[in-house]
Amino acid sequence: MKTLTWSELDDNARDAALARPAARADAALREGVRTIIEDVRDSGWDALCAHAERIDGTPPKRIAVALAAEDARRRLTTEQMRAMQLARANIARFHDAARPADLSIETLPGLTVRKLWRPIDSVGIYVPGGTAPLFSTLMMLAIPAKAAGVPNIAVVTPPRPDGTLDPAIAVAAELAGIDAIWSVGGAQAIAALAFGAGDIPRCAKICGPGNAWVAEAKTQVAAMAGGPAIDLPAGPSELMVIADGDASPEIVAADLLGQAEHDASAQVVLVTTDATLAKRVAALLPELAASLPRRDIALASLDNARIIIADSLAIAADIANLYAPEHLSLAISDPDALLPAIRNAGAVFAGALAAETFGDYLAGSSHVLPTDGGARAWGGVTVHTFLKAMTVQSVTPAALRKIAAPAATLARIEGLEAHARAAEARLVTQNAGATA
Ligand SMILES: NC(=O)c1ccc[n+]([C@@H]2O[C@H](COP(=O)([O-])OP(=O)(O)OC[C@H]3O[C@@H](n4cnc5c(N)ncnc54)[C@H](O)[C@@H]3O)[C@@H](O)[C@H]2O)c1
Ligand SMILES: N[C@H](CO)Cc1c[nH]c[nH+]1
Ligand SMILES: [Zn+2]
Repeated sequence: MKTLTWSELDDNARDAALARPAARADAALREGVRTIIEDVRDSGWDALCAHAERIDGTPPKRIAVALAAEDARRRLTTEQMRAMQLARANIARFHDAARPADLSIETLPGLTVRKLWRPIDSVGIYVPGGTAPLFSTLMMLAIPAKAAGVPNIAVVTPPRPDGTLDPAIAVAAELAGIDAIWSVGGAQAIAALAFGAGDIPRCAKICGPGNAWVAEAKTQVAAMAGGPAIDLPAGPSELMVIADGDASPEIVAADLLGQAEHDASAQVVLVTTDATLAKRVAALLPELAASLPRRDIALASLDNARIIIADSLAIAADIANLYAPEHLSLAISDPDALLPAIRNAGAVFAGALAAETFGDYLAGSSHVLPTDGGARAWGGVTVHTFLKAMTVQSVTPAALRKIAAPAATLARIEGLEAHARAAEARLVTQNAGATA
């Protein structure tokens, strides 16, 4: 793990300090994903089964949630069930409240423009499950999709070796109102949702995070002719912590390891104004990682980690805006004072008590967030992700008399005579009606 002093770095060294792990954009991975997608697009179910068996050892299967959840509920403890219900309630509360209202205004008397929100007809949801069954991600996507009123939701997740559904995923699906789940993962699952394969329906939009294979597949299908929309670039997890001298090194290290344990390609970065804290966290990270069940993943991810010493919190905020992390923790004594300077981050955790883990599971906002610098232009998943705005105009005769001539003038400036005549034709009809 590198410790760097920001003021000593030139521009190239700063770019290198904030670079994402190279493995995420590997050329062989891109080519492998392209082959899978083209095969599934061109040959459908047979190609899907071939790739699923080659990569994950089993063909896709449709699993009915009601049946799986009945058995799964018996496998979960009361405490586990209660925690999942609390998460469901908080996520639903946040997304129900975030549903946007329709808008109707008169831009001129009698010229009414409305903005009406409509759910997307069909959405594919990817639930990661390669190294851990992320039932929480199912909740973070299906609950806002339901809040938006999406009528057709297809859920995919990687298969388990025995062909059953992970109990927590089954219960999360039931709590979120999902009927069925396809056990298929990786780029092949994204291709199936993008173009349809067998009974897996083609979806207008694909949402959800995943490893580099999944993230790359979403980018590729979205760029293809006839391909779906996607939510956002949501690849391997990232956390930047900005810490001052008051921060607890143990808590900072714990938060960093929380994201490092997701994936060898995950990236965690500490930016601190305190060189002593930097040293302490650098020593703690490998020490605390050693006792984790997923230590191999966490230690591999720590190879991508950085500790950056900044001269001030204002400079730390500039570094965060340059990096645009998926998650940004403000482990500082006055987080609200720094918040106005933060422009680029998927989700911010303000103050020592606001654990990133709370956001992952039960604070209420979705944990599906932009990675790889996507936070410069994207926010995380919200109810808006599953809605689109449709505008409607209506015009009274009085408004028509005010706008037809200027509209025709504007059309003629662009040399579009047919547009001009379409505006004026209404005046003629209206005048004829008035004199008849
Ligand atoms: N950004 C976010 O909002 C967010 C949220 C949750 C999780 N995540 C990330 O999701 C990821 C989950 O990763 P995961 O691996 O556990 O599950 P995953 O479901 O994303 O990926 C597993 C699938 O990848 C495919 N795959 C793996 N290696 C392959 C290879 N060599 N060739 C072809 N296909 C291959 C397989 O089909 C496998 O089923 C992590 O990186 C985690 O950090 C991100
Ligand atoms: N931190 C992940 C997003 O990067 C989400 C997650 C799911 N489970 C635990 N964490
Ligand atoms: Zn997490």
